[in-house]
Amino acid sequence: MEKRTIVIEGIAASSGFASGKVFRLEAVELNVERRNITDSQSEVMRFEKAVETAKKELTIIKEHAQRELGDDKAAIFAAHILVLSDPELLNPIKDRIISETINAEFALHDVSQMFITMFEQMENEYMKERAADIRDVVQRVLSHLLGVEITNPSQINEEVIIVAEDLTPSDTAQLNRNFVKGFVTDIGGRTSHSAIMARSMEIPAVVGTKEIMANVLHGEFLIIDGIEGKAIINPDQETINEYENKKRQFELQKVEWAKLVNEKTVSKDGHHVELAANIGTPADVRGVLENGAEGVGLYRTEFLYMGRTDLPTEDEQYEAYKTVLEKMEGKPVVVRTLDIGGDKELPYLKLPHELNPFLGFRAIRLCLEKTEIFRTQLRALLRASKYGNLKIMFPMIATLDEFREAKAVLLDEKKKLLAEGTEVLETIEIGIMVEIPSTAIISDVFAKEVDFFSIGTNDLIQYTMAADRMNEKVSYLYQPYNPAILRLINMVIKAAHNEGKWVGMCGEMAGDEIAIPLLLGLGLDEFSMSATSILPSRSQLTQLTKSEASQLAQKALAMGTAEEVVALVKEMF
Ligand SMILES: C=C(OP(=O)(O)O)C(=O)O
Ligand SMILES: [Mg+2]
Repeated sequence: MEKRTIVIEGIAASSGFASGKVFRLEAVELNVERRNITDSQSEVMRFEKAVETAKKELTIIKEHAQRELGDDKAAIFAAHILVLSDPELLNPIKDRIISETINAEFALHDVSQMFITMFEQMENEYMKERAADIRDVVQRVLSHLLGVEITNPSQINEEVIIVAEDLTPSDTAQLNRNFVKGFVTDIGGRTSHSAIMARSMEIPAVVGTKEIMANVLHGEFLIIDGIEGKAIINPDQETINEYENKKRQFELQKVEWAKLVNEKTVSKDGHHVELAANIGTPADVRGVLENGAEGVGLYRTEFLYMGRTDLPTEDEQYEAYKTVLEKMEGKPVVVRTLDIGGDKELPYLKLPHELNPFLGFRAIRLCLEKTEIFRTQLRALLRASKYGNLKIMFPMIATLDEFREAKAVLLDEKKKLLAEGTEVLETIEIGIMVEIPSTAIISDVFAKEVDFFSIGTNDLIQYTMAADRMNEKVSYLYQPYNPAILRLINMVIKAAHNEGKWVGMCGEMAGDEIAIPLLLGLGLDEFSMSATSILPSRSQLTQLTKSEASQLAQKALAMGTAEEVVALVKEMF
């Protein structure tokens, strides 16, 4: 009997197509029961031994990842080893074993669960991923305590597609890309570690399907569509042929894109725009360079402050900024000062709970009140400035006074450093994010005082449409092509150009295929996006003409709805 075809939808986490036999990677059940013990000292020793064994395994995985994936991807295992050396985690476990005379498994499970819950409850993707890291490490130690072997995906030695409920970062790092053609999971999002690793291994992946494990058997045939975010179980011959064809086209396309790595981004009628990348950590610079970005258009410095228990010191920050500037070798690097608040929390600042955090005490508002935090960051940036082409950008500027005040603090720190004899780059440009409508509306006034604008559409859209960017119920109002948004962007670009200033965009919209012709037409100077979008966007831009794009943009500005604009773009290009 012919097997039934099932199509499962999920999140496209790593692009490309693959097909092959399913390898179900089953999570082993690690049952933890509370037991009373008699000799707590030897129980603590048993725990310490399990931790040491786990560390040794992680060292081997780290070295494997270093060889296969590079230093930056291996860094997460160094972080895992550090978790297993962290007294904040280990001491409470040992204390519980001794004070309650309980078994190590239970103490480990209970204490780690507390940390995991704490991280998971944060309304923030990055911190949620830290919960996944702790879970991964704890599973490893638990398996040693319980004497249960966890499945080792590195032993796979035939061509397969992995299907799993979830893939831990260590699972992903052990995959041999000669055999593993792709993976599909029930859990995870585009920013989970396994998704990031899949992109750097360049194997297609679909995550967050919720139901793949319930629908597929070991050994069944499966197609992964890492572009549309689909998995097709038991496809018919026609579908198999169709996907073979798509795969060939995609490979050819990648070869074409790769030719553009060292090219400038110039439209068919000779108009040059700059393609830059958004980064969160110095490790991201490698992907920026490999994908041929002409600069960093947004360095989100928040990540330096997150996943720790206190503020980073001036020296720690200086090292991070210096690394990025040096690696970028004189290409522009726009560093955004701390944009904490909203969905990005810092528990150690112990800020009061707010009803509307996105409209609350965040970003520049917080920095202008807690000036020591702000001054420390600015000093670190100024000291690092001599190592490259630094530009400094303030987030969430709502009024001209905020900009003037922030700039005054920056100039004050610069003066102090110069007086101490510290070298500071003379030509640092100072700009702002345009992500609040009030600033877009009087951008003509701002343009006289700033050196550049970078339009943050993720927030500009949420504030213009009054629709929380984290709320699924109102996500239909995230409308980058709405003429209201296009008109604001148009105002900002015109205002800047009238004063001879440049305008970039670092929200998600900058790398969006439909938005790109409109933005080119409106005269955007710099597009900053995730590194993997650079080459496809460059390819698209080099096939457009500025003059046609301008006509398109003018028509779009006069339209009534986002749907009409999308239809117009699709019709013209
Ligand atoms: C780039 C932006 O900033 P973030 O996504 O970090 O808020 C934006 O708001 O568009
Ligand atoms: Mg923003």
